[in-house]
Amino acid sequence: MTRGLPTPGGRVAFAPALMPSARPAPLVHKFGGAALADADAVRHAASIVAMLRTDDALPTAVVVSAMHGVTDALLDASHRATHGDATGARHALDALRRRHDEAARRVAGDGGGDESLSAVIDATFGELAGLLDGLAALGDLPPSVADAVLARGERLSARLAVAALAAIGVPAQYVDECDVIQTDGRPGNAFPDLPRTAAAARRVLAPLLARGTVAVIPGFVGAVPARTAAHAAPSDAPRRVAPVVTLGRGGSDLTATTLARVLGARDVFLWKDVRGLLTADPRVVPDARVIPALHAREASELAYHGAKVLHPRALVPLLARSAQRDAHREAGVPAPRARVTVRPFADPTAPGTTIVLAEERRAPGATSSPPRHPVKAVSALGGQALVTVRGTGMAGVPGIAARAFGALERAGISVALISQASSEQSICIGVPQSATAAVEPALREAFAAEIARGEIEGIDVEPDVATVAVVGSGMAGVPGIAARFFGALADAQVNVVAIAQGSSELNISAVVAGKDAAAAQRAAHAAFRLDRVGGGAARAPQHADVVLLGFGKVGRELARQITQRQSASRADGTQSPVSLVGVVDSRGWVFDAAGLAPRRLASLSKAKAEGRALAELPGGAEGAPDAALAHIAAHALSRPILVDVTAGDTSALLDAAVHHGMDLVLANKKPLAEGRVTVDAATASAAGLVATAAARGRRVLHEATVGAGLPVIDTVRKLQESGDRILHIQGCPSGTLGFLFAELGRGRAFSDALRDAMARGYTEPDPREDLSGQDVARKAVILARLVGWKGTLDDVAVESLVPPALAALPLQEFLAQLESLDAPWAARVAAAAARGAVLRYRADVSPKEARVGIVEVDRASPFASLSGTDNQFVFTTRRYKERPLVITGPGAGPEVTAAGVLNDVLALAGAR
Ligand SMILES: NC(=O)C1=CN([C@@H]2O[C@H](COP(=O)(O)OP(=O)(O)OC[C@H]3O[C@@H](n4cnc5c(N)ncnc54)[C@H](O)[C@@H]3O)[C@@H](O)[C@H]2O)C=CC1
Ligand SMILES: N[C@@H](CC=O)C(=O)O
Repeated sequence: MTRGLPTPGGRVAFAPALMPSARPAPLVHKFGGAALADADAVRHAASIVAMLRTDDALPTAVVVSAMHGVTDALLDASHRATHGDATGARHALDALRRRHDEAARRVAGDGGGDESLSAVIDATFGELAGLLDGLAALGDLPPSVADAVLARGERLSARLAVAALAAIGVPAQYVDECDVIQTDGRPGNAFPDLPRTAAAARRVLAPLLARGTVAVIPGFVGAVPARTAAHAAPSDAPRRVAPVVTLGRGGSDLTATTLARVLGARDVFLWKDVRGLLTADPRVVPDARVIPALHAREASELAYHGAKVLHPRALVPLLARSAQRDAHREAGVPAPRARVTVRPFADPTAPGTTIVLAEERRAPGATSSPPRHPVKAVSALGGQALVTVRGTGMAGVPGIAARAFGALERAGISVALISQASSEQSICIGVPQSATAAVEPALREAFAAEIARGEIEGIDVEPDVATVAVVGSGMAGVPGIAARFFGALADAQVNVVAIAQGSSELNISAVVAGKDAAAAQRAAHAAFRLDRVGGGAARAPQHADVVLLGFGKVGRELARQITQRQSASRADGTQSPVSLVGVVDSRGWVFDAAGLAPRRLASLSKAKAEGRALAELPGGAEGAPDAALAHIAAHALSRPILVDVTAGDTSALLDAAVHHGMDLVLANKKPLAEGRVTVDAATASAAGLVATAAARGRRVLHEATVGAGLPVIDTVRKLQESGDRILHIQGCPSGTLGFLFAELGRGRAFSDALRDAMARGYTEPDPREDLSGQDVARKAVILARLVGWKGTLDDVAVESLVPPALAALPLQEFLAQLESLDAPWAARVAAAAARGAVLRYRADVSPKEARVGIVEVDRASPFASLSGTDNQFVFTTRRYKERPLVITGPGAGPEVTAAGVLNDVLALAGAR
């Protein structure tokens, strides 16, 4: 039902477009889920609509997806209900409800809550609860019911968009998608019926747009034709199943292009979390560039080949062939004339990618020079299996291929690629990896007779392959493209398992092992010089977006220093190279893609220092750090950097961050010194994380892990880059132990000195990490590996200051017993003093060894003069042999540590 829409009394003169000719042609905007991640994003979307409406006269329709993650969450809740997990389903619905309530509260802005919006949310979640109860009773999830559940996600976000537009004074009205988008009724994968949709749009949308109201329509969903509606839901399906169908995942693009077609729109803007269609997946190919313009056939090809930016069928309504065009014209569907632009939601003024709909016409016989970029993009479809039906008895037998595909169709398996040698002795078929178990029995059954007669010798399934494709309409008729592609793969040592090329010469596909897919994409991208697409200008945007994993002492100090750096830039009139967009603790996160404002950060820091969790604070979301990362990564961030200022083994999170395309900066030593040992013992753990990142074109910097803000790792690198060889590093790398021994030397009690070190933020969260020598051992491992040592943390002999009886106590109990250590340590310090020495905790590393422990050093030694948290590192190298190179300075405490981290962040922001 369209609520509050007047029914037009008569027919409006729409031909050829649906809008009266005196008015400008409409605009259609489509906002995807990632662009509607939270209330801030919805408000941003509304501001884009307002900005491009330019004046109140420009008719505008807005199509929205469900908020990010909502479709998956609804699907998950449905599966839970179906499988009898009523509690899980209810929790999932409750979480969604809270998310929508919170968004509704915030999009309404200063005007406070919107009662009608709350009522809609109430009613929707009531309907959803009813649908899930029905599913629980049914124990099955019919596609038509799944569609009815999923439709609610888009409807809710459309309501939010209407509220956000209203809040900034743009007249907007919700339009139920079923009142406009008429479909062929296929559950889960319906396609719009253009003539019927055009008629509905004339009736419902045109009057609304004509009077300057923005129509907001849920995407992805459409109405079931009346004749099928009666059969849409099984008779025993839950009551209240509305006869709706979905257009396939990502189908909101298709809703937008359909509306553009039937409204005779001038422009369709598809607002995405990427900067446009790119020459490759930037998470795999860091040099990927925005393609300024490409033809619709190329864009569709890319969509089919795994570039998930565009729905594969999104351009079909705008590419109607001439026969269809005539039929549509008769049915009152205007000829396609819209321009489709994929634009970055985060940067609405950026041009994005224009998809050209007009056919390229080459004059017959024209001998134009080959295009500059015959290949425009490289794409990869992973998670595939390659099935080969082979046999000498297949040659010349008609119908073999038809039967193979028929068998796959009956088994519901979609075919991604086909390749057959002209000898007809084998057919290779690419299918989704998930279909591997079903595909072989299906084919064996279909060819049982041929197999029995020996005409078909085998059906082989090769799992874990990927199809890597080069795409470009300029390849047609240009010799040497295939040679370049396959030459590049050979140079990159990538084996090609199968090849396919359509006669349109729009793409060449190579099937490669899944593990080789990234190398293959990078090689092809380089071979076709795709980094030059769009003029090849460096794509580096103005700044890097920083996310803090951990918001403890160092994290909060870093936030303060970043804010300070931003004010310095403002004062200079320059743009800050970094913004802090998110902070994450172990229970939740606070995120704003536009950057967390200094005031907000200050109040988050204060509350966090008082012991409150981020999830409890305004704008905070609850969830584990991996959920936080996934949420944050779904936004269009600029050169994102994840800073690990936790003190745990975060290896899995860092891996995920690298996969999300983030660079890393670490103050946390554990993932470097421990995290990878089991994964990559042969090459040593530090190499594991850095190498994983490097394989994806990402960088890892970790200066603060040794010496906090001191340039220790930087010095190692500079010495090595200039051709020097480090023979030995001897150092006191613990601020805590340096402070402790210096204070003990002055006669202070052990317990008192340690409590002071904790209060000043020198120690690890549990000071026994320092006292046990483990923290120094980690630093030794990190340093030693940089100079070529191949060992692991277990190979480092460590001397502990903690008696075994206190080592396993809970922290508070250990702290309560600190005084018991005063007398033994006073005695040990006095004994050393009697020998003219002082105690220090020292690390010795070289390419051959790493050891750490307590030493007595002569009062005259430079190590003896260290005070406070001073660290000292003495480098003996081939060049600095007689007089070693020495670095000394404070090596612990939030301020110097955060400064070391900030330097790394700035280096990444400027150097990528
Ligand atoms: N304090 C110092 O002088 C220096 C510290 N570091 C390193 O910096 C790191 C942070 O130290 P502090 O800030 O002093 O510790 P802290 O204990 O004050 O802060 C760590 C924060 O990380 C959070 N956290 C823990 N696991 C998490 C996870 N998986 N995801 C998200 N958040 C998580 C904790 O809730 C806590 O808020 C440590 O790894 C430490 O070794 C390095 C050099 C010097
Ligand atoms: N706890 C550490 C902090 C720096 O890594 C130290 O005391 O050195």
